[in-house]
Amino acid sequence: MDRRIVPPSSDAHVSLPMESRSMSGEIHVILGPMFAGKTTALLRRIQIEMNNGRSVAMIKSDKDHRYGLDSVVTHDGVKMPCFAVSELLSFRDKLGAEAYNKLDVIGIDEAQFFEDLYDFCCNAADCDGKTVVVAGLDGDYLRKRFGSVLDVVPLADSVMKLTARCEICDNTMWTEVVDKASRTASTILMSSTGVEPSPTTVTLNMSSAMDKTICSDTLSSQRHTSDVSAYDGRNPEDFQFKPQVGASYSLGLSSLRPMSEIGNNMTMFSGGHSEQVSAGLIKKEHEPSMQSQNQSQGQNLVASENESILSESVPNSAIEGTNLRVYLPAEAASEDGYNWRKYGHKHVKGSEYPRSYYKCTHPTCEMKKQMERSDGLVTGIIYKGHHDHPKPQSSCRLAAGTMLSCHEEEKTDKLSSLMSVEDESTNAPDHTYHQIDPNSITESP
Ligand SMILES: Nc1ncnc2c1ncn2[C@@H]1O[C@H](COP(=O)(O)OP(=O)(O)O)[C@@H](O)[C@H]1O
Ligand SMILES: Cc1cn([C@H]2C[C@H](O)[C@@H](COP(=O)(O)O)O2)c(=O)[nH]c1=O
Repeated sequence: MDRRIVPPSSDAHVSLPMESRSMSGEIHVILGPMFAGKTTALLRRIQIEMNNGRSVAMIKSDKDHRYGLDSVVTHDGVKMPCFAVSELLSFRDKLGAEAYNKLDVIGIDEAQFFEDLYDFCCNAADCDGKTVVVAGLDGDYLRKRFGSVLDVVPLADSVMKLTARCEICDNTMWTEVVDKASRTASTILMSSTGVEPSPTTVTLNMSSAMDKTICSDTLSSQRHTSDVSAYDGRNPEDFQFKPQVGASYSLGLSSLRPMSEIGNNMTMFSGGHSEQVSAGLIKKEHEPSMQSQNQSQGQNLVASENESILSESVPNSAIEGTNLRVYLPAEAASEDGYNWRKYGHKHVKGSEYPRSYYKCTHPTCEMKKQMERSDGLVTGIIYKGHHDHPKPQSSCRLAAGTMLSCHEEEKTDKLSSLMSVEDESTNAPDHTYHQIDPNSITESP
């Protein structure tokens, strides 16, 4: 869509006059309070774009470390590797101009923290022809506008507003926390079992309220001030949200009722059963025969609460014949926190890249990993099964040989790449993507 609206802003220099605009991309905005499902929607959108053969990169603000900096992670543990940056305008340099130029789609999470969001979106969409999908808070815990996401609404081709619901009184709620100073506002309450508090949440010691997502009215009728450890809402650095990524939150998350039930139909990224296949940046090698069903949504400003701009995932058949390449930051390609022993490699039928096979070195663990490489870059990572043990504490790998063998082959570049969907089995929902043919595996020494 051609955005002719140029919001009055001191940053208007990046809104080029129409005649200067060489390309026209798209901007889609997903906004709402915490826990509304924004990141879930973003990841799903990115997956759809990937399925449609588009080259995708994911960025998030490095101000939000709750789940580490290498991935965008939803509150229920779905994740996708990303580039964490402090300024969006640094992304092009970080990625490299050549790779940037090949990008079709850029996803931005925690967008509220980027002061240059408006400039970046204008440049990326209007000048560079990218589709930009922005997810972030529109307001703070006091329901006041927060950060920069609202700035890009005038630019947007679509805006999806998500909300969350109080489980007790069923009211729609915004992200609310106890205000340290006034102790008047309320909270999103985290489970004592599954998830630790975020910077904007508080933990209540009230048994009646445990494991519930509740609104201010409900809370104020139940809580005692002394029960609340509060967050002042000003410094994201204070956030201590450490979920068990991929864990099953039977209690804590059951209290979450995002009003837009977008679902976790993310065959490539869903957590839980097995590790995630993760993607930071995807490049298509051939133009897919089928264009994105989600492009050109028109000026769908403010979708209704339960309406999603995201359509269902494109069936695998839609991408047959394409050769998707998924790139991700090098550290995300090789550093997944576990120790691996390489036990074989082979050339896989239908794939131009050799594939290496790794097994978790933990004595009882059956988790396996497959990696494809091309010219030193990782072009695919596929996990099979799940770890039956916690992540090793130390990032120092005990299995030195494992890392050596990985690194011998993994020339870590700015970009590593992740996944080829040429092999249609890579889209299997349970991550048992590839059948290993033991006969064709060459055991490594
Ligand atoms: N205490 C909680 N309250 C609400 N949702 C929660 C809570 N804990 C976990 N969740 C999960 O978080 C998901 C939304 O996560 P996410 O997409 O990251 O939201 P957002 O990006 O809007 O903060 C919900 O679908 C729910 O499963
Ligand atoms: C409401 C509110 C939030 N924040 C911070 C806290 C987190 O880092 C993000 C929100 O992340 P989510 O993915 O939407 O859960 O924003 C803040 O700094 N101040 C606030 O008032």
